[in-house]
Order: sequence, then structure tokens, then C-alpha cells
Amino acid sequence: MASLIRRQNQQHQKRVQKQWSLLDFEIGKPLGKGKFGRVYLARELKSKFIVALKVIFKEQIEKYKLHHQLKREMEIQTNLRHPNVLRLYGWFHDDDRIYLILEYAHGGELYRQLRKTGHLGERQAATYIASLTQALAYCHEKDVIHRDIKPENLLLDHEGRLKIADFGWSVQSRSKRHTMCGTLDYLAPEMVENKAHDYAVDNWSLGVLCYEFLFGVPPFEAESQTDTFRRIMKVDLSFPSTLHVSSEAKNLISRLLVKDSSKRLLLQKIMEHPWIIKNADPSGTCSKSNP
Ligand SMILES: CCc1cccc(CC)c1NC(=O)n1cc2c(c1)/C(=N\C(=O)c1ccc(N3CCN(C)CC3)cc1)N=N2
Repeated sequence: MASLIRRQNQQHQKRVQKQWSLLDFEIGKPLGKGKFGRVYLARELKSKFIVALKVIFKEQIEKYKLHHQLKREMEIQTNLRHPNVLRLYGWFHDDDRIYLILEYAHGGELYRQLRKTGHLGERQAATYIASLTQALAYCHEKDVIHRDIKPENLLLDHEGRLKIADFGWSVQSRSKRHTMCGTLDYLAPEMVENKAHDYAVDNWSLGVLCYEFLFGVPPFEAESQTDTFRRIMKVDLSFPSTLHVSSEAKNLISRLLVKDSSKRLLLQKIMEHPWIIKNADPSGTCSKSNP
């Protein structure tokens, strides 16, 4: 009898995730900082595995009443396994901080690359849009809507592969959502209007991102938030007359930035779009050899 109980206990121990603590890690250089905390390079001492340790201050979470949102982000991201979704391996906390053990993305934030180069070539842009589309299709399959797809939340790994990070605004959704979130530029009309919304908000954001990758600025940028709001509601979309963006690219953008969410191009159809077929690198890395 005792051996049976011991065996069951051992099995239970295996199932319970290891209780991590700061003592398990050697902390390296700071990688970046956000509103609620910082992220550091770190190495797990036993396995020598390199991770990114995101430190979030509990008082900030309490101050902005984001406890349930952070909890939801952690539950969602822990269960997502996709090459274009940043892994959350685990977490732990001490008196005043919460620590997220995240996959390390060696290439840093995509928006820095975008700011440096101004805009991306069509191959690079199509490769990132294809990666994002596949990651979103996977998330939507698991009833997760990200709702905050923007360059600041996209990272690059050591091979230049895109990784969606920061599921802070994502939701596990079976029904329409009503929560307002994110900066205006990337928000779909139904979100900006604080109307019920569903998965298609991520399809809209893909259109905004594709435009920004190719033209270097988001499509509805304006002096004030009110003007951005107006431009989104009117879908006031225009393309700068430039030679480096093909008409297929403009066609894809126009089929995503559609006010009626039921008429936006479906994720599966994005993967079959001529511009994606012609320009996206299936490996997702768009290696330097063919920019
Ligand atoms: C607290 C930070 C934060 C706040 C809000 C949202 C997010 C998601 C993007 C984050 N970041 C986050 O969670 N992160 C999770 C992460 C992560 C950030 C990360 N890497 C980097 O931040 C990074 C930055 C610069 C870098 N170098 C820049 C200079 N180059 C010459 C060499 C490469 C290399 C890596 N890896 N996992």
C-alpha cells in the first residue's frame, strides 16, 4: 500500500511544474524595459539554458489592476506552442516581483529594425506577414485572439524568424469580446467603437502591419488620436505613389482593411494570396541571401 502511495506521489511530483526561484538563474544584461518591468538575459544554472527573464513589479500590476490580465496572459502563453509565438516556460514570484521565464529572441524587437531601415522589402514583409498569419491561425484554433499585434510586440530570433510576444491583451474567446485595449493605430473599427468584436480584429491588424512594413508608417497615422479614430472609422486608406510596392501587396492590404469584419480576407486565404505565394520565404527566416 505504502509503495502505491509513494508511486502516486512521485507521479504527481512529475506533473507539478518545477518551483523556480531566482537562485536557479544567473542574471545577465538588461535587454529592454516596458511600462511594468524590465527584461534581462539570464541563464538557468543547471542546464546552462539561455532565457529572457521578465521582471514585473507587483505594485504596478496592483496599481493598474492588471492582476487578472497578467494571469490570463501567463495561462494563455504557457499553453501556446508555435515557432512564431514566443514561449513562456514558467514563472515564479517573490515579495514584490513576478518573474516570467521567456524564450530568448536574440534579434531583438522588430520595430527597431523597421525604424533603422525605414521600410522592409517585399520579400521580408511577405515573410513576416506569412509567419504572423500562421501564428494567428494557430492562436485562433485555440480560441485565443491576440488583439494587440503591432511592431513593438514582435521579436526576432537568431535566424531572423518572427516571434509574437506580449499576450497581455489577448483573450481566450468563445464569444464576442467588448474590452478596449492597445494603441489606436492598430485597432479595428469595431474595437475603436468599443463594439463587440471577434477574431477578425487580428486580420485587420495584419493589414495595418503589412502597410507599415512596406511604407514605414501605419495607414491611419494622424496628428491626434481623434483624427486617427476618424480615419480608422472611415477606413481612410491611401497608398503613397511609390514604385517599390507592388499592386498585389496593395490588393492584400485592401482586402484586410475592410470595415465589415465578416468581409476581411480569412487567414487561410492570406496564405493563398499571390503576393504571399510569390514573396514569402517558407522557412520564415528570409535569409540575407535573398532580401
Ligand atoms: C519588458 C520588456 C517588454 C515589455 C513589453 C512587451 C515586450 C514584448 C516585446 C517586452 N519584451 C519582452 O517581453 N521580451 C521577451 C524577450 C525579449 C524581450 C527578448 N530579447 C530582447 O528584448 C532583445 C533586445 C535587444 C537585443 N539586441 C539589441 C542590439 N542588437 C545589436 C543585438 C540584439 C536582443 C534581444 N527575448 N525574449
